[in-house]
This record gives sequence, structure tokens and C-alpha cells, in this order.
Amino acid sequence: MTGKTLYDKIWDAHLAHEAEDGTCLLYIDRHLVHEVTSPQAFEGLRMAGRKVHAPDKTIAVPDHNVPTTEGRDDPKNMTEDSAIQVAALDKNAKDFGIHYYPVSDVRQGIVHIVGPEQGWTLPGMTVVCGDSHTATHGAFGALAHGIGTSEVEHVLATQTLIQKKSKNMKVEITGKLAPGVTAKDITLTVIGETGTAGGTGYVIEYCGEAIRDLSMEGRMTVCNMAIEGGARAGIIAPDEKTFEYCMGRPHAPKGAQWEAALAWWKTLYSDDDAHWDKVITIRGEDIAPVVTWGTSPEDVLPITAVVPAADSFEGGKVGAAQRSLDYMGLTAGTPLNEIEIDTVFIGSCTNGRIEDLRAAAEILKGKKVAVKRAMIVPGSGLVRAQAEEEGLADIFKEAGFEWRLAGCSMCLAMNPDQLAPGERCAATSNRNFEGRQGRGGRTHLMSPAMAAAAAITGRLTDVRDLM
Ligand SMILES: CC(C)[C@H](C(=O)O)[C@@H](O)C(=O)O
Ligand code: SF4
Repeated sequence: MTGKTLYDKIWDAHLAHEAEDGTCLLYIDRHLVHEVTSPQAFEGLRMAGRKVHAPDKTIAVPDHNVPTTEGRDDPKNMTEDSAIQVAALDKNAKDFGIHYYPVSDVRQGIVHIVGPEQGWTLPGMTVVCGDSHTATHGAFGALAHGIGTSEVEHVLATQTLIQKKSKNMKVEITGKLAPGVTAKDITLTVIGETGTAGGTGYVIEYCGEAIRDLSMEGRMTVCNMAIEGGARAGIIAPDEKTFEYCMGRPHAPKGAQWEAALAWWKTLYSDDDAHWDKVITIRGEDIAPVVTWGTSPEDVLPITAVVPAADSFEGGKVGAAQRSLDYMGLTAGTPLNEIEIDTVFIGSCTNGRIEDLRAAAEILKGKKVAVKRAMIVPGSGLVRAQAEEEGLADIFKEAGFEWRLAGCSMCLAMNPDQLAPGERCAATSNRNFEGRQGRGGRTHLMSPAMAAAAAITGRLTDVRDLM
């Protein structure tokens, strides 16, 4: 018998039933809920006269629609659609008795930042949310992925999910990262290499020395974008850093329960003789600070490169590249570090954690922004409070950044923080699709340090030039 991967182990531990055609019923440990994908699911329960099966394992927080400026609890400061969604979550959380962090609560924030912060996300768990970036929680050695609204209803009603097992893929990042290279550069480089469909049908386990060396924050950044590479989920084996991060969190186990949990968590790694359906290896030393130039997360290049020509691609990609270049208003051959930007957005569930803010502050200290608009949006109220305590907020404000309240903000155009048509943005989020940050807006994805560097020079910039 061959050994098991980490994914196999978590899967087996949660398998409630397997039908003959391979369709399985998985037990779900944590169900995270936000205001966009849950209203119809709760309505379904109401109509069927059902309760939430495990309200204690169900955690809700509004994040996508909420404004990030003061006075945001006033519905007048939201569009009608946004106000309806947030009000529905308020009511559903109350009616169904689930854990809830409303905008008035300092613990409110982006659902994928709040879950780990509060100790809801723990190693070996199954974690789902009606949101594709649920992959973030895989950083803890949890099997975590997005689900659709009908599945949200299914999980609310039964605490189980119907699934088919994915294949196992290993992405190994060997060696050390060079100075100026971060978790974001790792995850973008992987997608640049494998493409947005490279992970389709797989759960990716990220491993290797460069992954081990990352903090928990960095590991969350890597797993966050597994979905952009097409994977069902991304996962990283838990280790001492993971355990240390979890210990003492409000909803982490305590005392004897902690010891028992730890004993099981220590078995959560892929066996040496486990079977991998696909393996990718990248040398950490070969990874450069990168930016995206197009409208797909796979359109990644080192900052030292030039805008590619559409005909340097093959087959159907030629047309797609041309369309990207037209939308982005870019000309082939332009050095990436000469592209001028209007706006900088630092935040999102990819890069809205304290370490991301520290990395940006290190570059911004004592400098002034050279762009029209620059904003930093902490991923949660607690990240915001911590950044204020550490003096980071002062550095940002002195540099000319707006210092906002927690939410998804300019990561996607569902709230007042949006790009105007043609506006070009250096962003630390995870999607650069057409219109993602506002109709006609142009997004370049990068790390927080790179976004901070761009803010200072007013163009895409190699952060290593400022170090
Ligand atoms: C609104 C939500 C369903 C969506 C997702 O699933 O990812 C959003 O969070 C995003 O990042 O595009
Ligand atoms: S921050 Fe962006 S990617 Fe993350 S959940 Fe919000 S909208 Fe989705």
C-alpha cells in the first residue's frame, strides 16, 4: 500500500459516505459565510422551515460590500444592493444564531483574514465558504475551498458537502528566496508557469524550503491564489509555525484539548511514498519580483522584463494577448518599469495582513507618494489596530496614503472603492480581470513591497532599486 498525501489524510478523516460512482459526502468543520453568496441559501432554509445544523461551526462577516470609510454602518453610504445584502446578513446571523462579526465589531474584516485570526481555521479541518479564495485557509493544513450558493444552503442544513475527490499535485519551491522576493512573487510565478488551468482537477500541496521559510501570513498569500491557478484548493503541511500561530487564538482548543489536537496535527504531512499525479518544481533562487501586464493572473513577468508582443504567444493565446494589451493600453516592447500608474491599492485577502503592511511601511518610511490616489486597507479591524499600535498607520498617512477601515475594498468593484475607466492601478489583490476594480480600470498585480515602491515613483518599479 502506498502512503497518503496530506490531502488524502484530511479527506479520509472527513469522509461520511462514498457512493459507487465516487461521489462522496464530506463532513465540514467550519463554514464561513459572507453577505454576497448567502442570502438565497438562508432564504432556502427559511422556506423549508429548517435550522442551521451546526450554528457553532458557522461564522459570518460582511466584507465585500461594506464601505471602508467612517460612517459605513449607515446604509445611506452604500448602494441599495449592498445595503440589502448587508442587512440580510445581519438578520440571518441573528435569526439562525450563528457567530457574527458586524461592521461595528473591531474583529470584522475580510472573511479569509478573520477566520484564521479568530482561531476558527485550524490544521486538519475541512473549511468551506461561498467564496473562491477560501483556498487561503489551506495555509494551516486545512482542506479549504469555495462552494456555490446552493452548496452553502446544503452545508447550512446538513454540515456536509457532496464532493468528488481531486487529484494530488505537488508544487515544490526549493532553496531560498532572494531579497525583495516575497510569497506573492512565489504564487504569481507558479501561475505564470502552470497557467490558470494548470491546477484544474487538483488539490495543490505547496512544499519545499522556500515555503517552510514563509511565515503563516506568507503561506496564506500563496494558498490564496491556488484558485487562480485553477486548483480546487491549495494546502501546506502544518508545522511549529502553524501551531504557534494557532495557540491562544479565541476559538483554538485549550488545555488537554489542545494537546489532543496537537497530537493529530503532527500526523498531517504527506508520506514519503505518497502518490502524486503531477509535480512542479521551481528554484526559489530563480524567482524575481514580478508584476502582471495583462488581464489574467497568468500574465506574469519579472519587473525587469518588457511588455510582450501578442505574436510571441501561440495559438488562441495570440488573440487573448492582443485583447489584454488593448484593454491595458500597453505597447509591446515597453519596459514594465516605465509603465506609469495613477493609483495604488494595498489590501485584500491576498495581502491585507499585518506582515504585508509592515513590508509596505518599510519601503514607504519617510517617503511621499507620487500617484493620484493611494490607499491601504487592512484586512481586519484587528490588523488595523495592530498597525496603528506599531506606528505603521502614521508612516502611511505621512507618505500620503489613505488609511481605511477593513473590507474587500478595491479588490473588486462591489463597494464605493473603485477605479475610473482607464485608471491604472498597482494592486496587491489577486485578480486583474477586465473591470475587476471598476469598469475600464486597469490592474497590475504585485506584492505589497512592489506596490509601495510603485507608489513612490509613480510607475511600476523594481523594489530592489529602493532597498
Ligand atoms: C463575491 C465572491 C463570490 C467572489 C469569489 O468567489 O471569489 C469574490 O470574493 C472574488 O474575489 O471575486
Ligand atoms: S478581498 Fe477580494 S479576493 Fe478576497 S474575498 Fe474579498 S473580493 Fe474576494
